[in-house]
Amino acid sequence: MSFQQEVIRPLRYMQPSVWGDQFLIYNKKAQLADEVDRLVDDLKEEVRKDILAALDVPEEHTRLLKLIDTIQRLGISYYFEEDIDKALQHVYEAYGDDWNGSNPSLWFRLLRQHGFYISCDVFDNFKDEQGAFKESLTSDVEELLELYEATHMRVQGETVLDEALIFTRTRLAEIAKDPIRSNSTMSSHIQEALEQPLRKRLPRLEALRYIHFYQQASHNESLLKLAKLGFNMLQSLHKMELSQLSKWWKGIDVPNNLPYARDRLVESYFWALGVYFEPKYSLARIFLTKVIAMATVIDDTYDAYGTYEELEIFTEAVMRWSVTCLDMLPGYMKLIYQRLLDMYKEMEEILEKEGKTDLFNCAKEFMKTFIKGYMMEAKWLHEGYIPTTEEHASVAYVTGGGSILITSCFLGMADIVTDRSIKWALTEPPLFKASSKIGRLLNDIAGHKEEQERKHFPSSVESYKKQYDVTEEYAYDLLHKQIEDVWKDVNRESLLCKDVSMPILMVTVNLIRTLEVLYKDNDNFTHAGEEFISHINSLLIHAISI
Ligand SMILES: CC(C)=CCC/C(C)=C/CC/C(C)=C/COP(=O)(O)OP(=O)(O)O
Repeated sequence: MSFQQEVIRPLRYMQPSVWGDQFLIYNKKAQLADEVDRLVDDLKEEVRKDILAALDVPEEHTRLLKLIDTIQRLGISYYFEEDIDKALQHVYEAYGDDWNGSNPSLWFRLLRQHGFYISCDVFDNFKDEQGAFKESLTSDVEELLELYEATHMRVQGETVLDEALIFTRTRLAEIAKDPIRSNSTMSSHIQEALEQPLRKRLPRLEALRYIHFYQQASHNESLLKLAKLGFNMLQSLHKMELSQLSKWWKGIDVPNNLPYARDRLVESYFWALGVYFEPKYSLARIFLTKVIAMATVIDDTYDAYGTYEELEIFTEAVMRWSVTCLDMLPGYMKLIYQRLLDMYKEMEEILEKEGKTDLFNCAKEFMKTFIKGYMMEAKWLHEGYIPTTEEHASVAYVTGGGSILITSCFLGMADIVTDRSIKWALTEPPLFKASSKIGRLLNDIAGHKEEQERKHFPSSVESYKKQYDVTEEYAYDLLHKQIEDVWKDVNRESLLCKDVSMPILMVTVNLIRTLEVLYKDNDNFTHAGEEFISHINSLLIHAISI
């Protein structure tokens, strides 16, 4: 008598994509394109002349820094990369640590953002004889805000900046509530800064926000026009990429073929767009989106559908990475495995032509390690084993995804990724670990409640609560404090690491910023919240009115 045992799966209801098929078709509007290109070129020239003219006049250097900051915040620094590099190099060489212009907080932030490890001693001048921050600093709200933003470039041990953060945060919160000291535009500007400092904001979202703010303040008309035109031109490119990706994704048809899994292509594209939005990274965005969308399906296979035995087989097949393994897999896994192999094959062919097989192999190996991490989580869950916080971290920081994500970011970046950068990536440097840790902690804090409702590998919150016998609230505070500390390490690494260029370091910083946005208040990747939906609407649906 044949007897078939019923398979029990850890099923969960998965919300469908909130975006439907709306990004599938995109028809670029061809009219007026040449005229706009010409206008943009003229405006660029005008701004470039302004940067270069200010360079040779020391009295103009504070204004030059303000101009560079405005260009960056308006999201158009990619038009002036060389000019900005040249200008900041010039400022660094001319002043070293001894800036004598006004607005030292802006000078400090801009130079550190660009990798110049200047001293924070300048902020000692902000204190009185008793060692407290001078109350007179609060009389200029913009300078106080600048000081607040500067503190987020601090590294471990810079106590003056830790103190400055506490001081500015308190005083700014008071000012934002006081209608005599800040009008409604300034008040919301302050509140937004307090919610998310510039260091943690995504450049493309900051551009949208700042264009609006800048328009209401005294502004340079050419710069504003360039920012708006530039934003819309790039948005068309992004829509085209998302349309191409939607066609690829439709071929997998997650809702019908893998209904247990998250159908999150648009969210995955947002993730890639957060890492790099510039035109030259089009291919990189496409590769990265595919890796994230597929990794999500795989995550759900391990967390929410596969039986332990099936997962063992899938893990074995991934380690062997060969189409011959298809036969050993159950039906639904065949689709995932085949698509995973196809996707990597396609990337491999492109990278082979670029002479970057080492980079491809490195990214593939990190994908294998990532999946091995999922299997380890499944094993401990299956065996009912409760890992210590150290054991937990050893696996959870692998599935936190820093290494797989950062190396996947590099895949489509062509010559920006040099042989030296590949060697650097192979060492799994501190920045990889930092982003894994932030990813894991933010994800666990955001998803803790939901994951507790089903059988799931314990979150970092759970692990801390058990090991140290602390309340949930205490564990949250502790983990947030750890995230702040990792940010300091990220700042330090981006200043000290000279093995790779600034664009490569910025990939990591932007990746962590994206995590800060995706997991702000909630798991927006899985359940898009109101604010997140509005980000997608303004980044990928509505153009800015000129
Ligand atoms: C955790 C993290 C930021 C991962 C980075 C690596 C990466 C891009 C994975 C893609 C899939 C994804 C969003 C997993 C998080 O799932 P989940 O929210 O169910 O978390 P889990 O890892 O606890 O299952």
